[in-house]
Amino acid sequence: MPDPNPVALDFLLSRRSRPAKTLGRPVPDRDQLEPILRAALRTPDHGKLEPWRLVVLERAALDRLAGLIPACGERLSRQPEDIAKQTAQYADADLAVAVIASPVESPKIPQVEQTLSAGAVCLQLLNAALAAGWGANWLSGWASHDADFARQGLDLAEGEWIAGLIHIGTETSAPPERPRPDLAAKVSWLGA
Ligand SMILES: Cc1cc2nc3c(=O)[nH]c(=O)nc-3n(C[C@H](O)[C@H](O)[C@H](O)COP(=O)(O)O)c2cc1C
Repeated sequence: MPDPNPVALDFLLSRRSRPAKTLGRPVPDRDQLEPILRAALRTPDHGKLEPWRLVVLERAALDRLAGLIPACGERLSRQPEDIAKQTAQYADADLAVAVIASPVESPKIPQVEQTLSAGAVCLQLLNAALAAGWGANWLSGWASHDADFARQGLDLAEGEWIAGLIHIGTETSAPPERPRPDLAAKVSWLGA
């Protein structure tokens, strides 16, 4: 017999992100963040390789990263308004957790499965933060995909990359719900 958890199911059926630019203070302190981080790491991981890790970005670190964006943007020939927008993602944030994909050499587990597991950590972290009552948003941005920015800013090792930045804080205004996928259009049933 199934053993339902209607509260958890209802959460999953109604969960939604809160745009990072609407998040403010307070942000979770270390004690409040710990169960959220613990939940994030409790993620499916084929082969128990743990091909990911988390870096908590506090205010001063976010400022330091914001300071790296202009040079990164110029190197990548980004437009000034694009650079300003990307800088603000870091400069205006109070707390974000970087999910770092740390691929492991494995004869058995393909890299794509390790990548999927890193994405699962991002969603688990996002959902845990939302379930704990915080506003949260999964962001990337062009800087996060730049290997030099990631190495310089977060001291990533060779082969590591930023899978996502989960911004966490207090919701200051409720965003409108966005349209959700049509079940009938997205699901097919194979009976045989
Ligand atoms: C891998 C990934 C990267 C994303 N990066 C950005 C981003 O850089 N900027 C942005 O506005 N939204 C970005 N989004 C979308 C936001 O997370 C968006 O708020 C989210 O899709 C809303 O979904 P939800 O309400 O179901 O949580 C990204 C989503 C994913 C999955």
